[in-house]
Amino acid sequence: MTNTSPKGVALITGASTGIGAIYADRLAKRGYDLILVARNKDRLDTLAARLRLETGRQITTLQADLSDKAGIAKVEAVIHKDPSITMLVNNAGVGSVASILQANVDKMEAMIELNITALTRLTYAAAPAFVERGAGTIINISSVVGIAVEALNGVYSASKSYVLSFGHSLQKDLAEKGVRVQTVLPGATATEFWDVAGYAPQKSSEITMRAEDLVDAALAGLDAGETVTIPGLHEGEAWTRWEQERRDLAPKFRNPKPAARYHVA
Ligand SMILES: NC(=O)C1=CN([C@@H]2O[C@H](COP(=O)(O)OP(=O)(O)OC[C@H]3O[C@@H](n4cnc5c(N)ncnc54)[C@H](OP(=O)(O)O)[C@@H]3O)[C@@H](O)[C@H]2O)C=CC1
Ligand SMILES: N[C@@H](C=O)C(=O)O
Repeated sequence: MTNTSPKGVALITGASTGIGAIYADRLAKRGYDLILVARNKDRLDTLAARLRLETGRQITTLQADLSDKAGIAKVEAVIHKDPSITMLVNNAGVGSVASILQANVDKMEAMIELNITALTRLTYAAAPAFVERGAGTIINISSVVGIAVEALNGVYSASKSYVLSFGHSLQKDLAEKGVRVQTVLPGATATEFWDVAGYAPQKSSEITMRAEDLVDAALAGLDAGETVTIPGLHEGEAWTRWEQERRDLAPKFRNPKPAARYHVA
């Protein structure tokens, strides 16, 4: 792909609908060329055609199943080959409302492959070039259930906790090398996510946010330099406090002897 944009290319996974499609719209309007990744080629092509017309940006589509090793490898190869990629949006993900006892373990494994493995491998594919250039942006879509883990399916929530923890770690390893890392924690958002997850009524409940508002807030958070953005959390200082307490706890774990409450001589 030839880069005609000074902003470079943003590669967005899960761009055929929902939050990823809104990222595509907003980033094209911000001047990025795009590579749109998902399984549904017709939807990707329809979105790409509209955005080309509206923004004049270069938009390519890439059909890939990211719950499958071959699909992940296909996207990794594109990232390795294209030095014009300056932003990676790891958005593709699926959820479930089924309890651990109801859920099919093969579906859980596929969810782990998509929500964790694909996100990790694509980050590994993109980071070295970003570091070498001293610039680049990685946006990883987690969820508020990565913290409020008792909600929804346990494997889904844990996969989103992984994304949050991985983001902290990427921040530590990459921020000083010029790479921006943002982890976004949406709450319930009005997308097809809920049809796939098994609870369609959540798309229109009173706590559910529009995908447009979610993405606009997330990008405002990115512009403001936030490393973790939680659009639905009105008391932003509650997050700052909680994060500080987590960091303050870290040195307290370092003891050669078990705590007195365990009565080990
Ligand atoms: N909606 C919500 O309430 C919340 C969503 N999130 C997170 O936001 C992210 C986006 O979800 P959202 O937009 O809501 O959901 P949607 O179901 O609307 O969109 C999911 C996107 O991921 C793609 N996708 C799904 N499976 C695969 C796959 N195996 N390989 C490649 N692409 C895939 C879909 O495209 P296709 O089917 O064409 O492959 C689609 O483009 C997810 O990570 C989700 O966990 C977090 C918190 C709340
Ligand atoms: N974040 C949503 C799902 O991931 C929710 O809050 O239900």
